[in-house]
Amino acid sequence: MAAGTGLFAEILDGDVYKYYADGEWKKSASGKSVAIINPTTRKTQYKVQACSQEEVNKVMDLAKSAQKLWAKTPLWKRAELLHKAAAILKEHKAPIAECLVKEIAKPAKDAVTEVVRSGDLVSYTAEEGVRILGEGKFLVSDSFPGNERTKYCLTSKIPLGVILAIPPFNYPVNLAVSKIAPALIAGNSIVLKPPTQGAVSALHMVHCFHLAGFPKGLINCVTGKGSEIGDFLTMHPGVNCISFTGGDTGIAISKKAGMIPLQMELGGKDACIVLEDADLDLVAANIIKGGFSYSGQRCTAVKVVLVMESAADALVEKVKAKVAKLTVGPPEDDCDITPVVSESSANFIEGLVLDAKEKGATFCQEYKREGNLIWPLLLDNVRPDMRIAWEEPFGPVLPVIRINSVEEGIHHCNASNFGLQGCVFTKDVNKAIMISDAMETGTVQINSAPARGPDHFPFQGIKDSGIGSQGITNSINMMTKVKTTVINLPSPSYTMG
Ligand SMILES: NC(=O)C1=CN([C@@H]2O[C@H](COP(=O)(O)OP(=O)(O)OC[C@H]3O[C@@H](n4cnc5c(N)ncnc54)[C@H](OP(=O)(O)O)[C@@H]3O)[C@@H](O)[C@H]2O)C=CC1
Ligand SMILES: O=C(O)[C@H](O)COP(=O)(O)O
Repeated sequence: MAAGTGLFAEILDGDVYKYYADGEWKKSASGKSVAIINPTTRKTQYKVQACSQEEVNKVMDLAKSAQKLWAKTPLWKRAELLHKAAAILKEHKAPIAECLVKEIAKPAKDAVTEVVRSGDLVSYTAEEGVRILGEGKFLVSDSFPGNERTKYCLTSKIPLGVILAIPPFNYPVNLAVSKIAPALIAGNSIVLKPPTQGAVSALHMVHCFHLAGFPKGLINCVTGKGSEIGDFLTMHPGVNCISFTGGDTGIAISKKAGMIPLQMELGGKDACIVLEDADLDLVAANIIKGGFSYSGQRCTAVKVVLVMESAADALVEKVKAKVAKLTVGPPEDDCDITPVVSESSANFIEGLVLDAKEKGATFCQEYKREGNLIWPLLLDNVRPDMRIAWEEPFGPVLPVIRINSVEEGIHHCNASNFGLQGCVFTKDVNKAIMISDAMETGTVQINSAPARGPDHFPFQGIKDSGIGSQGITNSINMMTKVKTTVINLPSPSYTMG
């Protein structure tokens, strides 16, 4: 079954995909649509509705009333529907993966993996939610000095209300369900604003939730350019929480949003610190996986290598040899390196490369670009005065900085405005733990490349990399607030007294 056909035919109207509200697929009254450019062909691949502000207002009202009913739905029923959606998602992985290939040039194999991983995330969330939301806390007053046991305190986790979920282009399905599933199991409703490039993948995913039979109005998906409809959404009074993943757009949103909980997973400049005793074959393999998977378009990609001078020549040679074996071409052929998501992204990456060239970096390969396709490039002898030492290319270009001490590596890592993940390679685990303690990042991987997965691990950025902690359990908890009920007794009650 291809995208927009069979079960998915109802989400398409002519050549424009509909938006989803009140349990139905709708055409926007705006009469406008947004073109989605295929990064490989650089031609329009799909079109989605440009929803109007009136339609957003309507969706917010629908989401609010649906949430009130959903909060009264037993946990086991919420979980049952999530398991159904997960199964449908995995059953239809092929058409959804096809959209990922066409919209964001994700290699075909990785596209299928993203959909299956998303189904697994939804199911795991259902199970985890039933457990952690099925228990609260019971406190007694006499544990605090001066009190008798005359007060029983019952605390529980209750939903926030309407969650506005805004995922980025690079995981438009996985980073959407990583917000949707925790929100739903916790009793919230969802308004999803998918990335423009990735929107059709997201709409197909939403249809799987629709087919699972969730109540009308509980899940809604409005499409349109973030630059046009984004502010109206994030500042909407009907929103009770924003869960955002993306670039520094998130910082701007955090300045505009009202008094509501924010979950922000933003950019990263994940540093890879390599000590002289590291297993260089292991390091080289992880630099390739970490630095060049999905053409470096991952927030957790290795974005700067900080290698001890004594090991640098040998490491660079090993990485060069592996770069030479990377396949470059269209996502349909499962190439390792595929076109980056847009011309503007490719131009940004090129700007960093030219800056590095002008300032004297060593080019381990010739710089080569054809349209949005940029060949993998390792830059050696990068110095801190070069932009690429600090900025996030979000592309297949990786800088190597040679260091003469561990402290120098840690300093560079901590001098970044980002603080998402980092990694350190050494055989000395005690030293690795000390370095991890010193690195100002949300996560440090020891002897492996940075990664968000597996999806139940806590995942958080600090500084300009984000607010709050995600990963299934933490995401569920972040989508709740505490409710306390205190029972006041006429006289102290010491059971078993
Ligand atoms: N920390 C993490 O887990 C991740 C971080 N990232 C970071 O995101 C960047 C690349 O992803 P990208 O999608 O381009 O990031 P963007 O920040 O450009 O977009 C992220 C989302 O925000 C939407 N958006 C854009 N403008 C607004 C606005 N004013 N109000 C509300 N929403 C808006 C976008 O919609 P539209 O597409 O219509 O513009 C998209 O859905 C990189 O910096 C990368 O590091 C990416 C993935 C994960
Ligand atoms: O934001 C991203 O790019 C993803 O969170 C990366 O996820 P991964 O490390 O599991 O690929």
